[in-house]
Formats: sequence, structure tokens, C-alpha cells
Amino acid sequence: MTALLEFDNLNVTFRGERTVYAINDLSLRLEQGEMLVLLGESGSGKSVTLKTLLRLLPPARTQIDGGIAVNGTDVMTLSGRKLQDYRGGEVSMVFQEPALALDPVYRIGDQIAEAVRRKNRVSREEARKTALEMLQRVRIPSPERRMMNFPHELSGGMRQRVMIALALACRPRLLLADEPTTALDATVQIQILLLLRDLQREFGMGVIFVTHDIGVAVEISDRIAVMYAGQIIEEGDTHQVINHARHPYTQGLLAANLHDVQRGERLDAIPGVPPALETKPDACPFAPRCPHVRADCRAALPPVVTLGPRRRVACVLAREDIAAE
Ligand SMILES: Nc1ncnc2c1ncn2[C@@H]1O[C@H](COP(=O)(O)OP(=O)(O)OP(=O)(O)O)[C@@H](O)[C@H]1O
Repeated sequence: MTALLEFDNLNVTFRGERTVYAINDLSLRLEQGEMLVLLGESGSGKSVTLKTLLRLLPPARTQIDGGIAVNGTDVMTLSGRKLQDYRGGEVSMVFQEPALALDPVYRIGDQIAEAVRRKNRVSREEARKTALEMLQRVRIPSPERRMMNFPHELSGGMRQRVMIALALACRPRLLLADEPTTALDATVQIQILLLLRDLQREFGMGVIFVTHDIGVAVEISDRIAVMYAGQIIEEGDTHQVINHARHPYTQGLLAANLHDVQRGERLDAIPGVPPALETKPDACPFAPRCPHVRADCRAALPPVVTLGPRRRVACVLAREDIAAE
């Protein structure tokens, strides 16, 4: 069956005053209706992956190699009207900051109705009805009245709901969510996560949800892909990755998270910092921070070891574990 999304050996390099090898040989497949979390520290390439998928990166300074297909369509060759239809139609995005999506000078009902009319040939009345229905779907109380509000008249959580309504108004098959709950307080955060999860099931959408928070990943995802230095270093079902992490980086993230909970304080996740990515990695990028590092980790890129269906780890130790089994 055709995947909803397929990245095939994606490489993204920024060329400017300095060169940044932001994404390196990234391959990933998302099936229809799946909820995948991209998990990783700041700078690991999560946002760049989403922006590449939406073709939002500045073409003059960005070199993109490799394939991206959504429902079998080559995203990199889209242009003009087809690219517009793809963005906000086939694929839509919710951001951490609603101000990036919501226009402060338009009433929210008008903004959603306008988005519907841009994509579908429907009457103003039809579009308004869809906007109202979307506000109901994202469980905004008194939606008829809220249609008339401007974004600044709503709380942070309500604004986030409106942004989700806007993103879903044209029924995308793939929703991208870039840390959409990070700025909210804990109770509102959980409400929004549960809402997204419900809507994902109701609409049968695929979702890629970006976060650095393992708790959020566990709450919401079917699958997890862990990113480090622009690569996916471990991937699998959420249960497998969380309970049987095989990459030392994933293990470190999980251990640090447990510490946080036990000691009630925030610790540095793992000693050391990720590489600057000014050269293309030619060895394991985690080697300088890895507690199990060996000479061969510094000599060549790690093998990508398949541990089961859709379960893989980029680490030489995983290959040896398999050989020993
Ligand atoms: N437009 C750009 N020009 C140059 N470098 C960029 C650009 N956008 C991102 N980068 C670099 O690409 C790398 C990956 O950044 P990205 O924003 O994807 O990380 P992230 O995992 O999403 O982090 P965060 O959680 O902080 O958003 C970083 O080194 C970043 O500095």
C-alpha cells in the first residue's frame, strides 16, 4: 500500500555564512492514520524536517537532496497552484505559537471560513457553517459567539484550539504539529493533547508531532522516531522504544526523564552537547557523549540495524546484541 508519507534518504544543507548539515540521510515512512512523534533535543532537526515537508525553507540558501512523497506524489516537484493546494489542503500544520497562524485583525470565524473558501469552491454561507462546525469539533464553548472574537480575546488554550480548527478545516490527510502545547500550562497541555489524539482518530489523519518531551510522546503517539544530529537514530512502536530502548542516546533521554520525576527537578539530559553540524557526519554523531563508545564508533557511520518490522536502531552495539542472541 502507498505510504501516507515517505522520506527517502533526505539531506538538507543550509549554505550561508556558515554551512549547516541539518538533516543527514533521513528515511522514514508514515502509514495512513498513524500518529508519529519526532523526539529529540533542541537543534536535532525536528523543525527542519517539518519545514522541508511543507516546502517552507528558503530555496536560495537550502540544498535539499533525496525524495519526499505524500500519497505517492513527489513533494519536491510541486509548484504554483499544486503547491498551494498541497499546503493547507493535503498537509497542514499547527505551531507552538498561534500568532504564526492566526491573523490578529480578523475575527476567528472569518479566518476559518476564508481558509475553507480558498481550498473549496463553496458559498460564504457553507464556509461559515464549516467554520462553526470546526469550532464545535475542537470543543470551544459557545462557538457561535466565539466566531466573532479576535484571537487576542481568547486564552492561550482556546487560541491553540482555534489554530487546530483552522488546520483541520480543509480535512488534511497529514497534520504536522510543532511543539503545539509547550507554551501552555500542564492541565491545558493535557487537554489539547487528548483533543488532538481524538481528532486524529475521528478524521483518520496521519500526524507528525514534534516534541522534546518524552511524557508527551508517550501520551500521544503510536510510534516514535528519535532524532539526533539530523538523523533518526532509533525508531519503533512507542511501547518498544520506551520500554526497550536500544540506542544509548534514547536510553540516556529516558534515564534523565525518570530522574526529573523522582527528584522533582530538571537535569541536563545527557552530559555534553550535540555536534555543531558544520561538517557532514562521517562517524557516529553521538560518540563524543556516549557512555559505551568504542574506537569503531569514531571511525565510520553506525550501521542501521533492523530489529523487527519498522523497528530500527543506528548503533553498532545493536548489531552485536543481535549477533549474540
Ligand atoms: N534557516 C536556517 N539556516 C541555517 N541553519 C538553520 C536554519 N534553520 C535551522 N537551522 C539549523 O538546523 C539545525 C536543526 O534545527 P531545528 O530547528 O530543526 O532543530 P529542532 O530539533 O527543531 O530544535 P528546537 O526544538 O529548538 O526547535 C540547527 O543546527 C539549526 O541551527
